[in-house]
Amino acid sequence: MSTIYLSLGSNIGDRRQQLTDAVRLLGEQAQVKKVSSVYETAPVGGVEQDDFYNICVELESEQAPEEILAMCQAIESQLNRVRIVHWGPRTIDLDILMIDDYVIETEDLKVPHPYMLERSFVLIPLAEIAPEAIHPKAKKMIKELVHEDKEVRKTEVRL
Ligand SMILES: Nc1ncnc2c1ncn2[C@@H]1O[C@H](COP(=O)(O)OP(=O)(O)OP(=O)(O)O)[C@@H](O)[C@H]1O
Ligand SMILES: Nc1nc2c(c(=O)[nH]1)N=C(CO)CN2
Repeated sequence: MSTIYLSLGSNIGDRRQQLTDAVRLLGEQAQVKKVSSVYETAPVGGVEQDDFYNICVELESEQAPEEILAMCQAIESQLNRVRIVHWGPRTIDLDILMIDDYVIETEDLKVPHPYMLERSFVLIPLAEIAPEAIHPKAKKMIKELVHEDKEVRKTEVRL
């Protein structure tokens, strides 16, 4: 059984409903152990687009890493994600942040997620649900990065 951390984001359509649907679909294939608060976040990556809703989720699953990726991509397809431009707007995005303390570097899958330590829209929700889960090497970096960030605003939205 592995412990998996995901970052989910949505900035097209009914952002709350799409995150709700994604968490429900995850629960049909894995054990959803924790879900962070919903954060409204300014887009990063240089593409002009609407603010996101972001959450982080903790799962437990027997699935292999490749199967977890396939599960995430299937949920994106089910929720009608279309890729128009890299780092552009999306109905839903599921990124794998960590799977236990695995380090995976393949064409299709990089874990820990290569940008997770640069993204406060990831770190702040992740620190909410799993401060102790941060990869040992990153713990010090997290302390420096996780700060009150006006670009990441906690909401009262309930999924
Ligand atoms: N940890 C990971 N989680 C999800 N996808 C990954 C991961 N590592 C590599 N990938 C690959 O990234 C490809 C592109 O994913 P996607 O278009 O969702 O990127 P993005 O989420 O928009 O950008 P970013 O990966 O920078 O967050 C996927 O087809 C997948 O094979
Ligand atoms: N605020 C925010 N910005 C982003 C996000 C995201 O989820 N939230 N996802 C991206 C590509 O994965 C690029 N930029």
